[in-house]
Amino acid sequence: MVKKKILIIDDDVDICMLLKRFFERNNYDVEIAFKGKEGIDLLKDNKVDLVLTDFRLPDKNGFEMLEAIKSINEEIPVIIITGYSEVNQAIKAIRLGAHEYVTKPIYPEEILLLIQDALSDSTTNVEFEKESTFSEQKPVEQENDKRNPSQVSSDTYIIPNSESSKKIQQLINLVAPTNMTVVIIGESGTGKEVAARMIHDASERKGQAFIPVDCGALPQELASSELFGHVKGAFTGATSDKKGSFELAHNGTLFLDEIGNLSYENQVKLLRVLQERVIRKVGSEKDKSIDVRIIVATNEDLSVAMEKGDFREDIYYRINEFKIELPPLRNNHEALNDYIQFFIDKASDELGMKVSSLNEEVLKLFSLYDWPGNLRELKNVIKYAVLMSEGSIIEKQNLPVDILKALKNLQNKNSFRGVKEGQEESLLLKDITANAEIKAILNALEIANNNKTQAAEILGIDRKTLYNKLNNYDLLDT
Ligand SMILES: Nc1ncnc2c1ncn2[C@@H]1O[C@H](COP(=O)(O)OP(=O)(O)OP(=O)(O)O)[C@@H](O)[C@H]1O
Repeated sequence: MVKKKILIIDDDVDICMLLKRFFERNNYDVEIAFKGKEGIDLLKDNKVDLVLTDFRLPDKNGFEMLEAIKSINEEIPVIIITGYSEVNQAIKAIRLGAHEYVTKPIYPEEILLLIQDALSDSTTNVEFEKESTFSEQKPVEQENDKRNPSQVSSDTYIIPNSESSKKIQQLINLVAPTNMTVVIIGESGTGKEVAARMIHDASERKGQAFIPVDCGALPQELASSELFGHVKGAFTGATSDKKGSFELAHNGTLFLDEIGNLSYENQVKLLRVLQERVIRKVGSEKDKSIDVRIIVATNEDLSVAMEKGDFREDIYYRINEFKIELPPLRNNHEALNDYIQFFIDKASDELGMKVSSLNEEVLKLFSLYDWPGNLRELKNVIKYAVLMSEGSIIEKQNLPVDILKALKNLQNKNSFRGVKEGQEESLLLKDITANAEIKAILNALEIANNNKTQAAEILGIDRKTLYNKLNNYDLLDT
């Protein structure tokens, strides 16, 4: 199959090389140019399928580039890379025909998704999950994609060799053969959906449909139809009968994620399914019997939602048949190594690389970090690091910048704590001296209410020296 060709135009050599390597690993051919004119010349002489250009080039700006590119080939999709301060101009560029824009710092996977979208290309095999903090609500079409009866093989998850993981597995095995409704509680990314699939796979319903529904992403006006289906003519646009998620899950398992987001109206309908095991499609007069195992997930305390009146009491008690609580990764350190190894092997396999482990330094950083995005974050960070690694071992410089930043802040905090609590471990004179200095600086800053001039006075040094020391000890952010 002929590979699609991407032309990258950016005067930043690192960005060009990083993206080139990344796109080539994802089955694209790549040309690079460091100047606008060079890019235009390449475009004239080569068949290019997509242009990725920096907005601010040494010799041309984004508008001039767009005009020149479009005059050579009107159809070619152009993605603009821009800094935050230039977003307004990037939006204007879209009005002038650019396909999309991305803001720096760049995330290769984000650009890859845009490129795939622009080229409607499904040949690439790298799929990064977006962190929930960045993800937008999924449109219904995507939900529909998920509604295929799905199976997961055991190579998509592991059961780590930790006490809490083993306990959870016991609960899963215990409840799986029953028809009980299960409530899975855990922060985002802790593996609630995976746990629900494990229950399904260990039940007699294995082989039947497993239908996940993200209640938080269901648009209010379409939620009933998505969940319960509709009959032709039920509302404008209902041109044919449609099965809802409950019906699709018949004989199988329905996984209602973020159930706390279900509207009051749909909570009432859900109650009917739970009590009578029947559904009624939107616009229909008839009930239909349904046999589904329901598993729900939430990352909020439903009893609080119930007390506030946001969640119906009768449903709360009805679904609260069996509860499984998944710990956040930061509280499940015992399992960290197993997850790390699993994700490295998986990413290495998917990306066709030979990365086998990470070095001691990275392992230590990983155990310090608190993983707010839990397993999803760990998986994505490892996938990124595997992709960026040069050899078989992941090193610190292979980690995403934002993680390194967060780790740096964390280390600073820890080093304060260590110093404050007098836990200097090193016996090296230079470390002891440095710690003493840090301690004195921190004390002075505390007394001076973080006023640097006053702190410098207390310490008997000038302000510039204080700044130098803060900089040397990575304390400037604090
Ligand atoms: N036991 C496991 N082994 C391997 N990977 C796992 C495991 N559990 C979860 N994961 C991975 O972690 C990521 C998050 O899992 P999942 O979607 O199940 O979390 P969630 O709690 O349902 O997330 P959200 O709250 O955002 O819906 C997924 O990529 C999943 O494949």
